[in-house]
Amino acid sequence: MVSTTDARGITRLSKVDPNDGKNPRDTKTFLLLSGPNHNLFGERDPKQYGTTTLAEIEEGLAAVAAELGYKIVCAQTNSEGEMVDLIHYARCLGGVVMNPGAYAHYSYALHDAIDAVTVPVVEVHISNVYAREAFRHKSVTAPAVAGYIAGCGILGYELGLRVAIQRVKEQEEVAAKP
Ligand SMILES: O=C1C[C@@](O)(C(=O)O)C[C@@H](O)[C@@H]1O
Repeated sequence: MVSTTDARGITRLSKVDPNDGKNPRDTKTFLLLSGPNHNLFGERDPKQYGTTTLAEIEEGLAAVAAELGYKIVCAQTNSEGEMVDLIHYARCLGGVVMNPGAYAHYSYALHDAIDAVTVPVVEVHISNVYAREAFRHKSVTAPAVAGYIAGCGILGYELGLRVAIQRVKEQEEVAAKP
C-alpha cells in the first residue's frame, strides 16, 4: 500500500492490498473513495459538478470528520479493479463514503464487492442523476449500499459520512445486545 499525507494533513491511499482488510477494524476512520474522472472535478462539466476540486472536497470532508471526532483517508482511482480492492481494504475501517461515478451504472463487480463486506458503504452522487441521461438513472450498486445520496451537490459527501457513522453505531448497538 502507498499512503501519503500532504501538507494539509490529507492521507491518500493507493495500491492497497485487499488482504490488509483483515487487520483489526478502526471504526474511527472512514474511507472517502472517489471513482473514475473525479480527479477532474473542478474543471469537468461545472454545470453538473460545480467548480470544487477533489482535493477541496477531501479537505472539506476531513474537516467535518475531525469536528465529529473521526478521521478520513482518501483514495481516487479510474480503475474498477482498484475500487474493488479499496472496498475490500476498507473492512479494517469504519466504512466507506463512495462516489462510484459511472461504475454505479453498470459495475456488478462493485456491487458484489460492497455486498461482500459488512462495513457500511454509502453511495454519493454530486449531481441529480435522475435529471440527466437515461443511462444514469440506474445504479446497480445502490441495492448493496447502506445509504444513497444524489443531487445534493458536494454536501452529499458530508451527509454520506454522517450516515456511515450512524450505520457503524447501529452495528455496535446490535453487537452489544445480549
Ligand atoms: O462520474 C460521475 C459523477 C456522478 O457520480 C456524480 O457525482 O454526480 C454521476 C455519474 O453519472 C458520473 O459518471
